[in-house]
Amino acid sequence: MSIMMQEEKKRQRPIARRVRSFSESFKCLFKSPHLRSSSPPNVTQLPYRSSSTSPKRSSKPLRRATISARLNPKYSSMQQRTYTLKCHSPDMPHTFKRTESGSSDISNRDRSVSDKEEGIINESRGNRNLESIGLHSTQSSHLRSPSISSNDSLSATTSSSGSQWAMDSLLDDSDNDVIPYRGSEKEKLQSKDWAQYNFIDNPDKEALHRATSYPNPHISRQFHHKGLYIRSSHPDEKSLESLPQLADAAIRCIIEQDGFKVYEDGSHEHNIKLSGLIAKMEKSNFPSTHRQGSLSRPKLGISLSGLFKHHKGECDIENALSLLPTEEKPEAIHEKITGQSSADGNGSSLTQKKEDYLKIVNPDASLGSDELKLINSLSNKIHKSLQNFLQEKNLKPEESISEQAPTFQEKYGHPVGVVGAGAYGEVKLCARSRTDKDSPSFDTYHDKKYIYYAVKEVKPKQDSDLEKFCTKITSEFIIGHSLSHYHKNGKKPAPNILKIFDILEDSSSFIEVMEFCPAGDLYSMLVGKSKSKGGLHPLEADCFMKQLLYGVKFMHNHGIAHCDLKPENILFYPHGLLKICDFGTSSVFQTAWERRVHAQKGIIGSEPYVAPEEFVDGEYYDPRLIDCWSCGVVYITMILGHYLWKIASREKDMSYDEFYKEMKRDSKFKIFEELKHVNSELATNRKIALYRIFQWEPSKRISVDQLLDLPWMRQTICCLIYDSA
Ligand SMILES: Nc1ncnc2c1ncn2[C@@H]1O[C@H](COP(=O)(O)OP(=O)(O)OP(=O)(O)O)[C@@H](O)[C@H]1O
Repeated sequence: MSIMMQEEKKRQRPIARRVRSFSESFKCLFKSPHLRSSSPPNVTQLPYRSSSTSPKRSSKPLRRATISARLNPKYSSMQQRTYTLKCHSPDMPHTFKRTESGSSDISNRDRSVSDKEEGIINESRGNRNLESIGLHSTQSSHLRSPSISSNDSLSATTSSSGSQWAMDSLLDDSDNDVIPYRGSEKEKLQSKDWAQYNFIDNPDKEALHRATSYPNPHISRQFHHKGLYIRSSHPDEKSLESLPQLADAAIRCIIEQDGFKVYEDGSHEHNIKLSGLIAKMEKSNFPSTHRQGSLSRPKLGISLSGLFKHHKGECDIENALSLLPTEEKPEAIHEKITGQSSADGNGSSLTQKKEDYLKIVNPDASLGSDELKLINSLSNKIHKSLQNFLQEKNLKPEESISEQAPTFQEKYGHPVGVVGAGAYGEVKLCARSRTDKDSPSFDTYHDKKYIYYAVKEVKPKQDSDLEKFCTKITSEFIIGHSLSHYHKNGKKPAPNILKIFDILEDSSSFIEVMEFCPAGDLYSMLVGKSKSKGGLHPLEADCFMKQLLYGVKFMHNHGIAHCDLKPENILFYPHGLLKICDFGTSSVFQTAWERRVHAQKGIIGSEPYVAPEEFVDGEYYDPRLIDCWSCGVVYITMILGHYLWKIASREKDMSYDEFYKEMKRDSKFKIFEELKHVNSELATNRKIALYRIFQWEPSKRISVDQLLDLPWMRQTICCLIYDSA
């Protein structure tokens, strides 16, 4: 059957294709400086480098260079729409007329909040958080779905080691009656109970109906005329400043499930558990005489104490130096890239010369001239440092920044804990004291005292291929940085993309500084929910899905496909703001110099989320459509609390095979048919959307753009309002 599928797909895609890696997308960018020619880079005339040279990893996500190919004419050209955030925030203040403690039914929300009250509210909410938050352990990465790439053999990628299916193991361990996969004996017993996962137990059906009917007269009135929310200090929500504040309005809460609340006006509220580390930070009483601009090392207890001792070979974060170039004059940059002085020749202007060798045809692409300069500069420095690391010279990083430049401590503070672990190192939380200069806008999570940053260490291994490692960290940083600092044409960065601030080096590793998301990742959230059976409330999952799709749409509009969308790469703020992270496997399918979208081949991502076309040997596919499939799997995982299948391969997975057969036979899938929602209209619209996503033939699959335009997503009330919504 798979041969038939291959044949069928081959017939549909008669276009000759070629393979191109991320580094190859930018001629000479990743060559050692001495190899770099002085000729102008021309991205369209590159020799292709085989993707098989990508670094191998045993059980961890493998970062993979981008593979692209000639445009397949059936791929539509990208629609360049922009949107800005209008409303809601991670720190959005709400006051609550709470019901008596212990009362399980209805609570009211009073939305009359003045500016003066906002501080008080924030403070009181902080206190409430402190009361309610317990320290939850850091999820170790080995428990998660490892990313895979085309460099792994198919057999290797489809192995299901004990550690690989952590979510299921957790389900098995904690709930004997919850079934990880369809097709097993255990599952047969359970299949009749699928519907229970999303049973909407709401006593006030009429209120629920009113709240979720579309279009909702209440919600439109409040969002657009009265201004539902008061702005907070998160930079993404700046436009909230212009919104009028609400008049007194007591709004009844009609659904409450695990902290998620839906109000009778159709609006909702997420209350995602704050990281235990933040709670500890807030509780600790730090000495007030800590160094200017930095945080005194806190005494946080036994578990974190070892973190502050610097051992030999360990990352010396606080002495790390930024690899980012200081502001250079355009002439100097030009000279660096081209090897020619801008003043030489017949005196033609720099602009003219730039245009000679780089014709920008797609100004919205994330990777353009600025990124090209940055890539050149970074790859030079990383190459040099890597040679030092690998030859164990242990040389101190070159003082590449001016003496006046702030130190790591001044900019990002001190490490206070570990929030996660990646394949090449840990992700740490750094905190520094707030200063007057920081107000009023923040690019990362902050509380009243501190500003927090997530700091990811990336350390080369002894057997690391120098060039591949350089490509990996450069591409991860550049893609993340360009997406999160997309200010070209006066546009705002996307609210759903994690901000990447800086890349630094110390004597043994590279350090990426990111926005910190204090409510952890979706994976941890789902594991928590799984223990108490089932997934998220469908209205909560819908809101997250909408944010996820807008984040992915933003990436696609700027020439990048994520290629590893999974719950581990989706982070949250406590009030439900979603951020997509980890661009290490992202693919550049279109640069600023290209009009065409490049297809790619090979397996990228993490098995349960990988689209079926990726498993077809040698098959080229549109990377945007694999993102769409992954979003669908993420959504179903949010709803069910576990994977739909281990792998979308009929030969390897009974559950997927069953899905395929059911769809062929009945054009229906039992699980999708049985999924419940708060009303039949939403249930039907969602089902239609799911069928459009889960098309194994990519040519029949819906795009992310189209998905956002379906009634399901248009109807979904989201915490954020986008311009194009
Ligand atoms: N900015 C952040 N804020 C909060 N938590 C984070 C942040 N970045 C990462 N984490 C946590 O750390 C975990 C691992 O991070 P990351 O996804 O970057 O590693 P990875 O993908 O396993 O590593 P690699 O990039 O080497 O493949 C995440 O799943 C998340 O729980």
